[in-house]
Amino acid sequence: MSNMLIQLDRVLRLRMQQGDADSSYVASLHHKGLNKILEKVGEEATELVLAAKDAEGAAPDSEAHKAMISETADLWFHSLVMLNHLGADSRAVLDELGRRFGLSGLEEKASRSQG
Ligand SMILES: N=c1c2ncn([C@@H]3O[C@H](COP(=O)(O)OP(=O)(O)OP(=O)(O)O)[C@@H](O)[C@H]3O)c2ncn1[C@@H]1O[C@H](COP(=O)(O)O)[C@@H](O)[C@H]1O
Repeated sequence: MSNMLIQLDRVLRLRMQQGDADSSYVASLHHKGLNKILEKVGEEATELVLAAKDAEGAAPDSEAHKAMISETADLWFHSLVMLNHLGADSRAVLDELGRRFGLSGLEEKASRSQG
């Protein structure tokens, strides 16, 4: 999975640096600026919450599950665009998840409040 995210992130950074806002959706978001990008992140997060609620109790191969997966992809994608726009290295998110891997969520939370 992370390989796909890394490949996608490479394309997204290229679009940010060299993309044409008339032919690239990613370049058009950067061109419109941070507020537009944050609006999309917020919109996609809300759409995901609604889709997840609809998917409650539905079968894994149901339309409701497909919609939830699609909304999750939209949110991940727009989050990567946001990180790029702010000059953050998206791969650091994978590193951060790697750092947490194997730690219980409660231990991880305790390590944050100590650090
Ligand atoms: N993964 C994605 C991806 N996921 C979603 N989207 C776009 O995100 C938008 C989602 O917004 P909405 O569903 O809200 O649709 P909308 O109402 O048209 O959006 P707005 O008018 O509100 O902006 C749609 O235009 C989708 O096509 C994506 N656009 C691009 N990518 C990837 O980014 C790469 C570069 O894309 P371009 O910059 O367009 O070349 C592509 O090759 C893909 O790999």
